[in-house]
Amino acid sequence: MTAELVAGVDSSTQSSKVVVCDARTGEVVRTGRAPHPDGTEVDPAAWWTAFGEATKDVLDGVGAIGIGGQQHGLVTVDEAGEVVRPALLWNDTRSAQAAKDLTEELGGPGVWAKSVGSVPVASFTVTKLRWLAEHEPEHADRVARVLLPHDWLTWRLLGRPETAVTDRGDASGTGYFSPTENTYRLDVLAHAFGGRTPELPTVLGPAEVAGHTENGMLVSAGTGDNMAAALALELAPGDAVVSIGTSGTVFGVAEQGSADASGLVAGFADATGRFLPLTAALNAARVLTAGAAMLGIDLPGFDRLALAAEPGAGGLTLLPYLDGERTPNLPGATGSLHGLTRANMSPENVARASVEGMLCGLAAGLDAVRAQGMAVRRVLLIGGGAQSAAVRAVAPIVFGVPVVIPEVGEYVALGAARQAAWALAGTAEPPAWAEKGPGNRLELDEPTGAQRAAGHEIQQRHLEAREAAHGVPAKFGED
Ligand SMILES: Nc1ncnc2c1ncn2[C@@H]1O[C@H](COP(=O)(O)OP(=O)(O)O)[C@@H](O)[C@H]1O
Ligand SMILES: O=C(CO)[C@@H](O)[C@H](O)COP(=O)(O)O
Repeated sequence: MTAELVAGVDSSTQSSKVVVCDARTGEVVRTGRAPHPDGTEVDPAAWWTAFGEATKDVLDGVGAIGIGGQQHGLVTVDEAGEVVRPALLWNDTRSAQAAKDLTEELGGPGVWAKSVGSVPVASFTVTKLRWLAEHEPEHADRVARVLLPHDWLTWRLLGRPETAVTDRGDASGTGYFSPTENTYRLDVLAHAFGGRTPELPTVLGPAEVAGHTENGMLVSAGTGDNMAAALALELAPGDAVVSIGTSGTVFGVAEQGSADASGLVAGFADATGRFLPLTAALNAARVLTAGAAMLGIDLPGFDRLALAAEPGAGGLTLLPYLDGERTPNLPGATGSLHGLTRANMSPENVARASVEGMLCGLAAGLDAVRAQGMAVRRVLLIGGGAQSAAVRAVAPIVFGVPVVIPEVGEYVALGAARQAAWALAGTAEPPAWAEKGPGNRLELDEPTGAQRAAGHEIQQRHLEAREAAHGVPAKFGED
């Protein structure tokens, strides 16, 4: 008997990736990928083209498909179903002032955290709508429907039906959806968008069917990329995921929604009916690619340089805010290198400081989710950056807990495929894929006592440099 096949798509910042799996076991049988254009403002048509390219030779015999996508992006659609303007992505910081204004106007950070789980920063869709209303009112007036990237792709795949759909996970990144109440906050939407109330996608349950494509393929609800990765990884209590892709995210699954008034942790929903407390940094894998480009070498060469330096990079500290930063909320920040001397100014130390600086930002994310009551007993390291030998060497030292690398795979696409298999099966629980998913793990060497002490010192130096340069208090808990 031929296996029933399902497909999952990760429409992420830099590319579209697709995996085709055996619906019963999760075994990956085919893959595809295609790049996205660079930039923080992108015409959604480019994602549709990339989706077509990535899936063109792999969908034969596939019975169901699910789409995971980069969170937060603002896709605006007019009455005729056409995109009003290019989408503003999660890493576009032009709405930073709108985020500040909205936070104040609607009662401050505590009220926001309670009502929608998160304090809005420039990434959140709601702040992009405010920006549009203020800066492009003629575009704002044409908006009949607002979608997230994964919603828009799902809608296109279904032939642009009257009603579009989303899921709780992705909806929770808009800033106008309450993950604990499971309802849109239309009052917040209208306030942000100058009284306009465009149509929003219907929020489907975790295993609900969104519809069928022209040729009969079932389409599941889809979700945000971090929620999809969590679904693929079957997280247990004490598991924290650190994803080093375009963004650097830290998250775990929780039974209760979080409401962090400091704004460090976003209280998202997950793709199973639970919650996904998460911190997100704008600077992650691309700190390494930028470092390699600056030193004129490739990524393996960059790793070799970083590994040739001592832990602590001879006293160099890199604050990696190359694209501004979201956590901590420093949208206008730039990167900086601290502690340079004639003795330590070497390519090896600069490479090492880049890796350490990027990972220190993520270690601060681990502390922030801990402060929200999430146990962190080990870290599952995923994303393109997890393939870096230098990251693998430094992460256990800086994180101070055991680090495991699940079998190298596209976890967002895998989670979206698992959701599709779940919708296809119509069962109460998702299919048990653990053996083919994260079962095959590479456990990195646990840090020795001396390494832990070195890691602590590196982190302390990072926090002090951050305080000196950007005024973010170095003492944890006062961010
Ligand atoms: N060995 C490596 N070392 C460092 N960075 C890497 C390595 N392999 C891939 N990357 C980087 O990972 C990023 C892509 O990761 P991915 O998780 O696919 O991101 P996204 O899902 O945001 O598009 C790219 O910036 C790429 O350069
Ligand atoms: O904004 C967030 C999470 O809140 C990002 O994690 C985006 O969802 C983009 O993800 P990648 O393309 O880096 O995977």
